Amino acid sequence: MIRTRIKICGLTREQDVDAAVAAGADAVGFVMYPKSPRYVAPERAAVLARRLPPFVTPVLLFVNEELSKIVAACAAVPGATMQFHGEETPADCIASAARVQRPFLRAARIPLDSPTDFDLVEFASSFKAAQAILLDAHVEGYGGGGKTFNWSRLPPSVNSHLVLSGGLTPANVTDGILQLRPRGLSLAVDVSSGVESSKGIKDADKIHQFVDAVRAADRQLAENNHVPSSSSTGLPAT
Ligand SMILES: O=C(O)c1ccccc1NCC(=O)[C@H](O)[C@H](O)COP(=O)(O)O
Repeated sequence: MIRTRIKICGLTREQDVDAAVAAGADAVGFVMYPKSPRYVAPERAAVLARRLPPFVTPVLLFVNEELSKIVAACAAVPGATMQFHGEETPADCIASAARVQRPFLRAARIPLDSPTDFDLVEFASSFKAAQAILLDAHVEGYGGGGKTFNWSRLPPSVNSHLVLSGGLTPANVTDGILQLRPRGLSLAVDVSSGVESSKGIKDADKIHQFVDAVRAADRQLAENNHVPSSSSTGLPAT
């Protein structure tokens, strides 16, 4: 059965890192953007990341950050994946990835009211070097807005691994996976507001409910005999 990967983002406390790991998260995000209420300094992210067991990935999230600070943050958190969430160009992302030798995710900030005005196919094509395109709603403050974009308005297929993000909750994530799974080479999900009691403060019960809802989608896809495309598994399609 395909297992949708899960990132819990915007963690600031030890107990929330522990809750995300206990619930089965595959990655946890630390916001390096100082204007965010979920901001943690690199040395704080390093302390939190040291709680992670093997095979749970720390993700460092940047917004238009200068290279020297990206380098310093990645040095503080070994093995972290980068996530670029501002106006970073393909060249900016590639230069950072080459300098720190880490993979990166690139956020596509999808307009809430007119998602078809956003050329996701072109965007994904220009960020081919990204490990995945993170589909987020275009909100004030760059991200973490708790708003969903219109999933049905996305193109039928995108030649990238995708991460669905933006306003996900335990109540809507199952539907989001079922709607978007066929569009990309693979699909993961990312959540921040939907598992919080307040910005930067996660709710362990909501995290567990969110993971349960993702697993419900995986079971439904398996029951529907959803066969992943060969490119998503690297194996010949059966
Ligand atoms: O989370 C933030 O505060 C944030 C601030 C600035 C840029 C990006 C930010 N978060 C990026 C993420 O990956 C969030 O998980 C994503 O935007 C979804 O957030 P939410 O809609 O609250 O689930």
